Amino acid sequence: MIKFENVGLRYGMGPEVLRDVSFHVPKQSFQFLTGPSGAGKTTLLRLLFMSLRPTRGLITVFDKDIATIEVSELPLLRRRIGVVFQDFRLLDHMTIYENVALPLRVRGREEAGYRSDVLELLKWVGLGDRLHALPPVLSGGEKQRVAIARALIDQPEILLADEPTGNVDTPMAKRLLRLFLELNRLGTAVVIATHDLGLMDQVEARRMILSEGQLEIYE
Ligand SMILES: Nc1ncnc2c1ncn2[C@@H]1O[C@H](COP(=O)(O)OP(=O)(O)OP(=O)(O)O)[C@@H](O)[C@H]1O
Repeated sequence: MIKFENVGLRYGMGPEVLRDVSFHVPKQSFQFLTGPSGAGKTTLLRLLFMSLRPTRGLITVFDKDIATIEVSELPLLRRRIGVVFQDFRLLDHMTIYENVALPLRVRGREEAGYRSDVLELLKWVGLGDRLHALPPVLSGGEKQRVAIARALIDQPEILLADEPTGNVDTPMAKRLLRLFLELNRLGTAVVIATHDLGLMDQVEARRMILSEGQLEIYE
C-alpha cells in the first residue's frame, strides 16, 4: 500500500534526517516504528501521510508516486489514511462527539447511521460521559483519545499513530492497543510510532527501528 525506495529527507540545508530508507507497508499489516528521540519517527510518519516530500528516493502511496502527484489529489488519498499526530489537531469549537463524527459527516453520511458507532467508540476510549465537552477543557490524555477515536471511526485503509499511548496510563494503553489490533483484524494496516517497550512486547509485530536516520526491520 505504501512503498519507500532509498528515501532521503533533509529539512532545508540541514543534514539528512533520513537516509536510504526502504520498506513496504503491506495491506492489513501491523508494525511498530521505534528508535531514540530525534531519530526521525515523526518525519517518517509525515512522509507516509504525504505532508512532506522526500529530498531523494521514491515513495508510492496507493500506487501513486508522491513526487508527481497533483496537490488537488491529496485530500482524497489522505481520506484513506487515519492519523493521530502528537499535537492531536482537534477542532476547538466542536464537541468531542462532533470531532469524532467529522470524518463521517465530510463523507456525507447521515447522522442516524453513525451516531451509535461514535458513541460506542467514545465509550471504549473512556470518554462516554464527555460527549459535549470542548477540546480546550480536556487533559492531554483525553485529547489523545479523541484524536484516536476520530482516526479510527471510518475504518481507514491505513492508520498512522505517533506515540498514541504517550499520555495515558498503562491500563488505558492496553485498551487502546486492543482497539488498534481489532481495527487491524478488520483490515486496516497499522503503523504505530512508539518508545514504549512494554507496549511493543504485548504484540508479535514487525518492528521498524530508526537509528541515526537509517531503518532496520525485524520481522
Ligand atoms: N521542521 C523541522 N525543521 C528542521 N528540523 C527538523 C524539523 N522537524 C524535525 N527536525 C529534525 O529532524 C530530526 C528528526 O526529528 P523527528 O521529530 O522526526 O524525530 P522523532 O524520532 O519523531 O523524535 P521524538 O521521538 O523525540 O518525537 C531531529 O533532529 C529534528 O530536530
